[in-house]
Amino acid sequence: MEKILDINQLSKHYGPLKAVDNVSFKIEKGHVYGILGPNGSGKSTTLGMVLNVVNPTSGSYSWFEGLTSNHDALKKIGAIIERPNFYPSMDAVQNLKLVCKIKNISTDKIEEKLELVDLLSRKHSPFKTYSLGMKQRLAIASALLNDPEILILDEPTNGLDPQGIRKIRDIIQHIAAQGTTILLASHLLDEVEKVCTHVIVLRKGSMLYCGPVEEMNKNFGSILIDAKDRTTLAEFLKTQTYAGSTEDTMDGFEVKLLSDVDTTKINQDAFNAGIVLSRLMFKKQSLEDQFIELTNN
Ligand SMILES: Nc1ncnc2c1ncn2[C@@H]1O[C@H](COP(=O)(O)OP(=O)(O)OP(=O)(O)O)[C@@H](O)[C@H]1O
Repeated sequence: MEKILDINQLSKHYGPLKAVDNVSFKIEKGHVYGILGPNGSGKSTTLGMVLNVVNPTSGSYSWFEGLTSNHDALKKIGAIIERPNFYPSMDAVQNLKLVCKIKNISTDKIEEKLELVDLLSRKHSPFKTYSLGMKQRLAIASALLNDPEILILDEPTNGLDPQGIRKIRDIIQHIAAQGTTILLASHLLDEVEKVCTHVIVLRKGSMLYCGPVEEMNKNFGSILIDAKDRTTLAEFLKTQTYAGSTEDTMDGFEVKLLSDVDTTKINQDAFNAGIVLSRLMFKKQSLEDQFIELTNN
């Protein structure tokens, strides 16, 4: 698989504050990556470093398997890391023409990109008349003008209403479906879950998880199990290979599962061991629970 970005033990420290600490991950072509973390976890700083606007304290990164210098690589990247900023009295086409001039690229793709972000019908309206969502969509069109290999977005739906959020998400998915690799930073689990194929979870600058979104969700869940005689039940659970860490709660033992289980079989096995269960409930841990668990521990 073609590598787009390789980040190796990258750190950014501001005095004693470790904004990003020893983060390593790879971005491969054709996937949608989310850097997920609460506010202040180091998402923007990570993007800033790979976009050459923040100097790393240590570590390294290389774009496109090191075949191009980091400076030249920037020409193959489309990035939106600030609030969209265009000339207020100029319309979309005029603004994008100016972007093409500054970047020294052809104006051929302006109409196509405006259509992609659903702004064709408003292409002659001045930028100052645009809603926040339209401004963000124009920024996406602008970042795509040179057909970049990768599109980088920092909190793309921040401040938008639900409709605006939906529209941006649809556009991101559409761009990804056309083969463009995407890296987005977000503090919204729901956004990453809906849009991304891979996720990098950051907390206080450290990386907690990196891998496919569905594997983050790969968790066998837990069971809540109870019986009148809790001592015998505890002994029974110790002999069961599916039983992981066990928490003694008011409602019974909450047992993390280490493998898939069949609750009917648990009930039968407990009965055979002389235990009559008063409660047996299977609980699947949601991605949200796992994210909170990951970022809280
Ligand atoms: N120039 C700076 N000087 C000092 N500290 C900084 C600087 N830039 C960022 N930080 C700190 O580094 C940490 C990480 O910030 P960063 O903006 O990367 O987080 P983030 O995950 O993008 O959060 P948010 O979503 O709130 O922007 C924060 O504690 C922030 O205050």
